[in-house]
Amino acid sequence: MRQNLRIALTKGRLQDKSVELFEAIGLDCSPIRSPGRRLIHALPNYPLEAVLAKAPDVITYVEHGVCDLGIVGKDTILEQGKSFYEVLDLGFGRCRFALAVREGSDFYGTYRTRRVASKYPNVTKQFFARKGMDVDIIKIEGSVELAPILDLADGIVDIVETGATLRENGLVPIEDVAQVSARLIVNTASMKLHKAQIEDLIGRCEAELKRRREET
Ligand SMILES: Nc1ncnc2c1ncn2[C@@H]1O[C@H](COP(=O)(O)OP(=O)(O)OP(=O)(O)O)[C@@H](O)[C@H]1O
Ligand SMILES: O=P(O)(O)OC[C@H]1O[C@H](OP(=O)(O)OP(=O)(O)O)[C@H](O)[C@@H]1O
Repeated sequence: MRQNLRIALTKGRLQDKSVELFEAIGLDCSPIRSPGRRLIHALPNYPLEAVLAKAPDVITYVEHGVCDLGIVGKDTILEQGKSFYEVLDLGFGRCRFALAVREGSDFYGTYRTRRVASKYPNVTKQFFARKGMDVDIIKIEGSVELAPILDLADGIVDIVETGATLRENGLVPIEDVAQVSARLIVNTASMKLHKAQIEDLIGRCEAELKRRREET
């Protein structure tokens, strides 16, 4: 059995905020901060190994138990489903899923089956299923805003943070789909096997999040 806990961190937008949180709770993250291509780092002052992975893979590693914990966006959790514990809303990486259309277009004003493009087909499917509405979903890998501009789709379901990408591409959000922020997730078996260690980490994070809430 592994002695050290292992956590999968989402590379990219969530990485710096995750490291800031860990530093705030007293973990030395200098190995993660040092430039280089290493994907796995042991922390010098806490029994934790950090693995840097793409968001959907964070969930895969935690579900398979090769990582005990993970930090991943709620967007990825909603898309992939979950068979792990979601223990904390970490309060950063805040954005939302929205349905957006070309400015001036009337998404709901037609009886024809609408086409919706998204990098998140399951989130999109569930959103329209809740409305009892049948839509054709087209999976797009990125720059989803292109789909309505190119007339491939009537609308998109995508992440909106500042709204700049929608605005600069002549699109408008017409409905919120779900709120998104980074979450701490835990493998179900690890939670039992490494209860004390995991509770220590969660407790430290909770205290820091409380401190941040009180500060604002
Ligand atoms: N403006 C935003 N756009 C996309 N994701 C955001 C945004 N703000 C916060 N996030 C969060 O950051 C996570 C990681 O996003 P990031 O763009 O770094 O990786 P990605 O979506 O896998 O993109 P890429 O494939 O370009 O690496 C998302 O899953 C989401 O939870
Ligand atoms: O509301 P905003 O602040 O403009 O942010 C939202 C944009 O950021 C994300 O794209 P990303 O940069 O991850 O590129 P991608 O479209 O290739 O996924 C998201 O898919 C939107 O396009």
